[in-house]
Amino acid sequence: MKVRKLIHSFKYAISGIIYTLKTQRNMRIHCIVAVLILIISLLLKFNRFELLILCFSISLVIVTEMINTAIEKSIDIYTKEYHPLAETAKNVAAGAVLISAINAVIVAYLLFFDRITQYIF
Ligand SMILES: Nc1ncnc2c1ncn2[C@@H]1O[C@H](COP(=O)(O)OP(=O)(O)OP(=O)(O)O)[C@@H](O)[C@H]1O
Repeated sequence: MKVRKLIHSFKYAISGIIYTLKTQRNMRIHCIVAVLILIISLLLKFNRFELLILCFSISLVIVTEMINTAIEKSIDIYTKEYHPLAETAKNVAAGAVLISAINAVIVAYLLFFDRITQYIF
């Protein structure tokens, strides 16, 4: 019985991921970029620590995007009309995605810049 409940929870979680992928263009962009970055990092033979930081940064972007989507949907249930608190909540959630994306760009710069310049020059 507990196993069945666990499987159901897992199914709901997967359907949340699929929903976000289907409906959110930014989520698709994050995932495509994440896959490309991971392939490149494997080709460049990143060490475990570098891969760890990369995985964490990628997860942070995807997780904040999903929480942003959940917040947007929750607010949309409550009101489709303009409401200053709805605006604030959505803007704050979008701000969280922006911060995680800036973090990912900084991490990518720090991890890739030296290696890429080594290959070019
Ligand atoms: N009910 C509302 N009241 C006030 N401002 C809102 C409301 N809904 C959205 N906004 C404003 O519009 C911005 C975009 O909201 P929206 O829900 O369209 O997000 P989105 O990121 O464009 O959505 P999606 O990712 O689904 O395309 C919000 O950040 C907020 O500033």
